[in-house]
Amino acid sequence: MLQADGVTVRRGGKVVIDDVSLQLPVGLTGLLGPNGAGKTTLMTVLAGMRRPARGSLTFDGERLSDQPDGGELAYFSKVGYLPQRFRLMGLKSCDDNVMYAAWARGVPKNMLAERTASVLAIVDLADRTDVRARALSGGMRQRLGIACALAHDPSVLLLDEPTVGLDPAQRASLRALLGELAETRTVLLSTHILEDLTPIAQRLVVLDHGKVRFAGQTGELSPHEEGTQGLESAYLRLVGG
Ligand SMILES: Nc1ncnc2c1ncn2[C@@H]1O[C@H](COP(=O)(O)OP(=O)(O)OP(=O)(O)O)[C@@H](O)[C@H]1O
Repeated sequence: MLQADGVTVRRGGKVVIDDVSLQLPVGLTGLLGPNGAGKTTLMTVLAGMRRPARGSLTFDGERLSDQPDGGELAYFSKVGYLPQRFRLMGLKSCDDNVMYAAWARGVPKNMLAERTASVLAIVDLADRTDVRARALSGGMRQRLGIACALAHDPSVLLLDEPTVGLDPAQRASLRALLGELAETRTVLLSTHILEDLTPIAQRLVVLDHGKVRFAGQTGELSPHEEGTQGLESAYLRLVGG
């Protein structure tokens, strides 16, 4: 379980995350909010990459800020983060990209090859190990990005708009993969595409102007209307759309 308590972040002199408290248990949570709501900023805090001005993160009962070094280094071995715009080593193979990501997150040398093979199998790229990253299609590139974020077998996986630019079949296959990954992990998926969430997200967080407007079970947001349309009207009512 990942927990944020009273997290506040300022950017450019402005409060962009305002006293956010959240609990993210194992399972898939969707993160929704209008442009500029603070989703990416919140993700970078949850990824241990940005220290909040106020508030704290607690992972499995341990508060990061209680650790002498701020706790981020130990936490990096538990969290995987795929930013909205991520860079791969285009001239390197899929294998090399994942192996490097695993090494950077502390996987021991003698386990790198095994871990890389198993992660490429999870994202269905086992037959592309020697292909250069720049030769992949958009959907495969997203899957390789997820493989890199998963390389060290993290308990928390944070994905910032991973379905942007994918065709419907690729989005469906990515949804299925994320649903499976969330069976044993905390997965937080930021998206503007509600239909990416309705089939797989057990929980939703709606952020607006840096504040949490809703956090709870998906069905609680639109108890009287089912499916993506019900969710969309409930979401728009909440954020004033
Ligand atoms: N480098 C920066 N300096 C100052 N303010 C910034 C910076 N980057 C983002 N912001 C501001 O922080 C707020 C939150 O931005 P953030 O990118 O986290 O929102 P978001 O919900 O991820 O948006 P989107 O859906 O458009 O990706 C916005 O008001 C934005 O203008």
